[in-house]
Amino acid sequence: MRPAKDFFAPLAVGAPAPPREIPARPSRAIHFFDPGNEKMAAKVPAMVGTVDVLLGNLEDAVKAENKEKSRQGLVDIGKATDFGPTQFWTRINSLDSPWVLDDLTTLVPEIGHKLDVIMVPKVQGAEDIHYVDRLLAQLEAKAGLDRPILVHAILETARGVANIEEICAASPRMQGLSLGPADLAADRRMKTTRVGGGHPGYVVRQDPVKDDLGVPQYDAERTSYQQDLWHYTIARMVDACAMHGIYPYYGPFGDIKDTVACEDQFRNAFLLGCVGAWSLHPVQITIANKVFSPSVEDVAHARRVIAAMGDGTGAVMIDGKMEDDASVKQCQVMVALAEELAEIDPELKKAYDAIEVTA
Ligand SMILES: CCC(=O)SCCNC(=O)CCNC(=O)[C@H](O)C(C)(C)COP(=O)(O)OP(=O)(O)OC[C@H]1O[C@@H](n2cnc3c(N)ncnc32)[C@H](O)[C@@H]1OP(=O)(O)O
Ligand SMILES: O=CC(=O)O
Ligand SMILES: [Mg+2]
Repeated sequence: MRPAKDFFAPLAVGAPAPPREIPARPSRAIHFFDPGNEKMAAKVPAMVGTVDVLLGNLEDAVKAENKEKSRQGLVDIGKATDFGPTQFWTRINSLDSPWVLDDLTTLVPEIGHKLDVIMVPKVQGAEDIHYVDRLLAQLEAKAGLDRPILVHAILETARGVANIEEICAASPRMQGLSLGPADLAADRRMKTTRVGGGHPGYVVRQDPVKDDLGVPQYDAERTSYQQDLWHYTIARMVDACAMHGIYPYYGPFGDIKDTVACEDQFRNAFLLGCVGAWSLHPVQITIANKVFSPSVEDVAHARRVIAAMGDGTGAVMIDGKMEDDASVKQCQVMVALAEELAEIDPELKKAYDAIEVTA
């Protein structure tokens, strides 16, 4: 563990200073594309400005024989594209793979000045982040970069979940964490074969009704409620990220056609504190942009509470509900997010600006 006095020191002579704070940049959808897939790659320039993050994926979902093609495709896209307001990320191959060293030693000199964040899969503990941190510093120094590339870890092993705190605290470059439900399910030996989302077998069931004599009727109709398999991990991730001033994300939702359940999963993550989710197909960008933007009703209510609370202390009644110092802070979170998003999304700005704050 580095002592506090060295924590923000560059890890290589000539490397840019690591950030003291991770800026809250909108990242409702992290849109995955395979830079080696011509059809997908061709769509990327037109997606700039329509999605908060474009991520060139080099890891899982890219065939082993295409790894080099995808890496080169990413370099070409990085060089040719003006990303404007859209962030440009990549997911490198896992640290135990034969490809990751070439990923890093190619991408940083070639397009390091364009890359905002490098997503590292299958992170097990602080040692993985320390390795990437030092190597990035050396490569940034060699390439003469003046801005540090941030690091995002995917939480997709049982060990990674157990070490979540030390992963978040491992480097000032840490930007955030994503839940990787597919690899995590495999690593934990969970018995779901789905990529994220719920499972019809994971339910709680209403107690049996009793007859007039108080005997439970086990065979009578009962309601059951499907539960969220990912609640525990997302909640852990949200707490760890909030504690360390970095950002939590829900990961992939593999049932592309089930846009309704995808919206539900994303909304659960939003309500619990996540700032975004992955999009695997263009249709999921629309869902994430909608879900991870506060609704006009929520923003209107939040502004009303803030206005009524004056200096933010004390208690007031609004529509029969008590509001006080704590609930005004919840409202400030909502309004701050709305303001960030309004800066990059003209439609949202129009909708939020049209809100009239009533007493
Ligand atoms: C599970 C753990 C993980 O690691 S998840 C992250 C790794 N997986 C990924 O990155 C998957 C990314 N997505 C994909 O590969 C494709 O979207 C999959 C799911 C295979 C579906 O592709 P496909 O059958 O072509 O869909 P489609 O016919 O509906 O496509 C219509 C047009 O849109 C394109 N498209 C598709 N996906 C993307 C994308 N992610 N980004 C940009 N464009 C995309 C397709 O190429 C197709 O284009 P066209 O209309 O034929 O020109
Ligand atoms: O990489 C993502 C996952 O779910 O695995
Ligand atoms: Mg994975």
